Amino acid sequence: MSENCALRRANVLANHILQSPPQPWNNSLAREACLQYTPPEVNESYGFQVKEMRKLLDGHNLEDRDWLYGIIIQSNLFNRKERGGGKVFVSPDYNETMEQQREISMKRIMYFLENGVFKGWLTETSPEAELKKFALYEVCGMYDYSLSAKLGVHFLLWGNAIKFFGTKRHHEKWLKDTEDYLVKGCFAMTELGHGSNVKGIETVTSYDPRTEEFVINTPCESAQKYWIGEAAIHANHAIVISQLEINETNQGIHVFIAQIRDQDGNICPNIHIADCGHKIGLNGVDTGRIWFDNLRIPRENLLNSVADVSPDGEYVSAIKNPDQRFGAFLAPLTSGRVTIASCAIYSAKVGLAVAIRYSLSRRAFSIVANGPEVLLLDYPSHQRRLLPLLAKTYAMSFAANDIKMMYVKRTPETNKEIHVVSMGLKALLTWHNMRTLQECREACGGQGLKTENRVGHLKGDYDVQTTFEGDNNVLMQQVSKALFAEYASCKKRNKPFKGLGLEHMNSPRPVLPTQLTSSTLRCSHFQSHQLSEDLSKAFAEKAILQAVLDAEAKLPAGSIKVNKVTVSHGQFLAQS
Ligand SMILES: Cc1cc2nc3c(=O)[nH]c(=O)nc-3n(C[C@H](O)[C@H](O)[C@H](O)COP(=O)(O)OP(=O)(O)OC[C@H]3O[C@@H](n4cnc5c(N)ncnc54)[C@H](O)[C@@H]3O)c2cc1C
Repeated sequence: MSENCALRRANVLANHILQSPPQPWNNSLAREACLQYTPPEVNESYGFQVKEMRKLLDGHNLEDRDWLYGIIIQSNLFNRKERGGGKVFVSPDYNETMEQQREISMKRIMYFLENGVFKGWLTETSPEAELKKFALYEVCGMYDYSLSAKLGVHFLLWGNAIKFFGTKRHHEKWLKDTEDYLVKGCFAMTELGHGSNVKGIETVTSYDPRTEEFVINTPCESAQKYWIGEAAIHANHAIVISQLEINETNQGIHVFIAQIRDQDGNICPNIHIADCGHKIGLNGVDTGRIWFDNLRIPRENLLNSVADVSPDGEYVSAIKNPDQRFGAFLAPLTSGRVTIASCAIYSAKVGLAVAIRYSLSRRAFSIVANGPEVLLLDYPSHQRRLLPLLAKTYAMSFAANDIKMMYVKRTPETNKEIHVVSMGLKALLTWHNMRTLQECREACGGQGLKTENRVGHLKGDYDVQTTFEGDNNVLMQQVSKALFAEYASCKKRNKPFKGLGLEHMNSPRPVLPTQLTSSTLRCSHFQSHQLSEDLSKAFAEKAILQAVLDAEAKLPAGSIKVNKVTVSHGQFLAQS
């Protein structure tokens, strides 16, 4: 009996070693046909100018994007894999625990620091420097959104708060050290009891003129700072948004710097920190909760570009209206929203590249018995599921580039428009990304469930974009409010509409033709009037429409017909 058993095992092993071919079930499943398949990334070539297409879609800083990608693929920290043809691919290791993801994200940031990636991110303010920063965030976000979000907390929230709310003394003390990661910052605004309603936060800061210090307190459980990126482990300093009470008068929310950990990473006295725990995505970011118990900070730690407190405790502010002061305090969120919107579109591009590529290699069902099976993308239903999303992603990609340009060229006169456009686009582009990823996941069938195909993980990681830095529904209400206010103001003064994308409403609405032909639908005049049906939607979509028209004008004559889409060097490419 045992001899038989040993013989059987030996036969099985011998078969493995000799790789005896499986017996085909029938002719249509011949072994050769299977082995003919080569993954497209191994031998792909493009029948169009890749660089021109990238110039159009990425819009700016192509060399800088390639430079960062080159840095990424040189390091094992990015889980590099070599495939046939000498090509190197990178993607996060999706089997890591939350603790491992947090640590590897920080290590990747330190590796970037060694390679000079963050040079000038806070200390250079030219439009070129800001555009380069946007481009590098986008590359990081395509690799792993935790990496991009972690950098966003440190540079866009902590760093920009100091830059925009602080004055010379703060800039000199903190900006270079932040760029060099000698301080690691977080941004503590949200509380357990108040998220969207920032005005309602309950953390209270008072002033003690005897010691010239501010004293920060968490007066109740709902006032604990919650969802604070980097607070659970890595941050040693925090921007604390708090009510300021001077002589028992509440002066509204103000912005302070507090040290929360010492140089060895120990939590400072009078502070309690807890972990928010495992999330549905973005687990490379250590999100935490903070309580303050009579924490004393120097008077100089009030970021005082908008308001100040004198050594003897007198409150002074050039902005008398508390509502306007509140608006000024939320200014740094604008660059974060622009970055979120543009990263969302890169995520949609990755999802679509995966799903469309799959639909160009996967076959399902034959039309005639024993005939070849049909490619998924040859099914009209599959085309209708993916191609409108692809077209919309192109349009939104141009819109994201437009808002970046508006932001880097900002002036005091354009600030209001940028604020409103960035809120609208942040909401539209992040919603679009989530919708696109879900369709892409389903379009890949079972393969869409595999983490190595990325789409499912992108859904988990990017979902939070619809909530943080302004919940999308709340943002769209604010966009509508701004548009209605502008509308009412122009009507009251009997002036034509100017700005905020409302100019098209100065001419009469066209009469809808009974027959809507494709040329009518494509006419930009018709489109811009139709869009006024929904004021808030109209505004954001008009920005997109204009961006598409601008982009089309840059193209050579003839229309684009997309027939192949792929990702190369971390970039999204479409063959036209
Ligand atoms: C992973 C993650 C990281 C974060 N990082 C940070 C950080 O680093 N620093 C920081 O300060 N915060 C951070 N946040 C907090 C984030 O900014 C808030 O979650 C966000 O502002 C929404 O607040 P909320 O969660 O309290 O939702 P709520 O304000 O309670 O909203 C819940 C729902 O109610 C709806 N709603 C709210 N008000 C209205 C209204 N007036 N009318 C109609 N509907 C309404 C909203 O649309 C939403 O759907 C983070 C959050 C997450 C999840």
